[in-house]
Amino acid sequence: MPNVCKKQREKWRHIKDLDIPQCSHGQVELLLGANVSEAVIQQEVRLFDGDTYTYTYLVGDRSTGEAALIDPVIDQVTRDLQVVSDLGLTLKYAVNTHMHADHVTGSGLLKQHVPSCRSVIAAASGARADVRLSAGDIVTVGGLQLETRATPGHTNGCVSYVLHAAGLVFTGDAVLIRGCGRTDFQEGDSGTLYDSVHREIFSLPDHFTVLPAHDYRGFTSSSVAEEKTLNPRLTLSREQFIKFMEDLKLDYPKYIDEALPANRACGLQELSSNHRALFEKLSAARA
Ligand SMILES: N[C@@H](CCC(=O)N[C@@H](CSS)C(=O)NCC(=O)O)C(=O)O
Repeated sequence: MPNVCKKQREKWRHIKDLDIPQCSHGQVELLLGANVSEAVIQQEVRLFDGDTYTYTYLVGDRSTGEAALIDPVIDQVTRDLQVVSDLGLTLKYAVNTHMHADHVTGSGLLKQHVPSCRSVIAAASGARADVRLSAGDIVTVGGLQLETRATPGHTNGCVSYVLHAAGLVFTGDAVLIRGCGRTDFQEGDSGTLYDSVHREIFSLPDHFTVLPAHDYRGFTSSSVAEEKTLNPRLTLSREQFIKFMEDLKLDYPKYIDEALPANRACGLQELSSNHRALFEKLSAARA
């Protein structure tokens, strides 16, 4: 059963009659639909990988028990599976917003543990996966529907997933809170990023919550209205934005050499010896 703090309960009229215990802070951003649009519970605790500053989101439909993890990280699979199991959910999809360069997707290890789980990524990423999406495709998780929107620019194959029923958009690395994904490798293109974000994300209703794949400064969530008006990069003119991104000069991600080859086979790759050992350990603990 998810926990929701008192302050949240007071804000969310749609959950006022549900019997949900009090919580403190934790590590899971939990999005649970009681049944489709009528009650989606968003909890202000979330899955976070402190090594790569990655947010992973669990989206589940309590009525059917189906769940998806968005942008799972391989080193956090033990934790993620525990949360899924604690909540009585079954993992249907390991969904990726793009071919990450900074960490290995958890899709492969999740599939080892849950053979029916399918890895998902955009076809435009060029990666192999069980499901390769195009813009407009819907990922169905029980009664919940994630609309795929193409938001290229950080990479060619970046997509955002919109959960209209809950007013949520999972932006991957396209929009970060008060920031955006870098555009200096993996087919990055600043003009493309600027255009796709303005077209596909900033056209969403202002109140939609923006849920990015990373945060490096301690931010937890934002809204379309906030990012449209306060994002210091994306509120620049297109020309200023391109110049700003050119001048960023960030270090390369530390795991890029391992991450890119593994993520090119999104969930279908051979596990590295480290991750194979992790699988054996987890399997033994679960036996
Ligand atoms: N230091 C980190 C990598 C940080 C980084 O480059 N993050 C990317 C997203 S992961 S490819 C990014 O787009 N950052 C934008 C920004 O403005 O920071 C590591 O070594 O992994």
